[in-house]
Amino acid sequence: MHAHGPVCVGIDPHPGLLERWGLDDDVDGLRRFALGVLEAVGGRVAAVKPQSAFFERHGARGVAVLEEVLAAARSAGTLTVLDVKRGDIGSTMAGYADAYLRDGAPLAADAVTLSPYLGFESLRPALDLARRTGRGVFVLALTSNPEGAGVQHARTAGGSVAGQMVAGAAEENARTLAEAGPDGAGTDGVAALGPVGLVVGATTGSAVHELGLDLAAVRGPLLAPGVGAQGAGAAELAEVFGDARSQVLAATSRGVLRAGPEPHALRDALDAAVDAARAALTL
Ligand SMILES: O=C(O)c1cc(=O)[nH]c(=O)n1[C@@H]1O[C@H](COP(=O)(O)O)[C@@H](O)[C@H]1O
Repeated sequence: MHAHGPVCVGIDPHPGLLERWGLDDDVDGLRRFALGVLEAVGGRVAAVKPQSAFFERHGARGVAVLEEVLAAARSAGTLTVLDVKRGDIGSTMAGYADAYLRDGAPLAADAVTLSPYLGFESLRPALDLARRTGRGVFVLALTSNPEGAGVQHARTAGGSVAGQMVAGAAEENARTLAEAGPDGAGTDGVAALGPVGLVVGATTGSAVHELGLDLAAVRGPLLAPGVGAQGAGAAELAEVFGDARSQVLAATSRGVLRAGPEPHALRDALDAAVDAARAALTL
């Protein structure tokens, strides 16, 4: 984020985007699209976020393309956030953790998205394995879709549901950063962030404020989808994140991908997204 700007480019090979790029909606089209995005932005973006759904819909060969994309990003030196939104009981969660967060796993990524609605603590196997292998997770807290509020704003005896995710992530990161000691303090004036990030949509308006969430206290990265195609821009990012703005990684998929397939056009769209995010997120 410090080196390349606070933007993550989603690799979401929607059928409509494949068509727009002049590609067929098949495994070959999927591969050319996903590797084309990487060729254009690899090495010059904070992270890419392949959306697993659009690979899985092509079956086993689509998942093989996802493996190839993750390996290509690694070769380009670009971090990957694999968007799989997994969540299950602990013993099954251990299987998901092994699939995405173990060194040498075919689908290993630098981070994954997790769904905490079986309880934050059900994510334990993924939290622990990510910490051991130097990887990260992004736990859904306030999602960008309008339906999310019905669950995430709900109040319980322990505070709002979103608030429980904020508290869980803050506790995990405090422990990890304390264990890291002075090495975990950060360098070059950039504060270190722990391995547990949260997903907080850029479209969530005043919810962070209304629910009394202290996002800065999380001391982890905040993935902010909703920028571009879902309508959020610089003003929304600034409103939602307030004093936690330096932790934000703004995520955009269609907003950049629609500019393709020419690599220079994708890069121009990325540069514009980075300029807007930097302006909105600089404290
Ligand atoms: O975890 C995510 O990335 C995510 C969380 C969320 O709250 N909202 C959200 O849109 N996303 C993902 O971010 C991407 C958004 O794509 P665009 O709307 O095209 O920028 C999709 O892959 C979504 O699945």
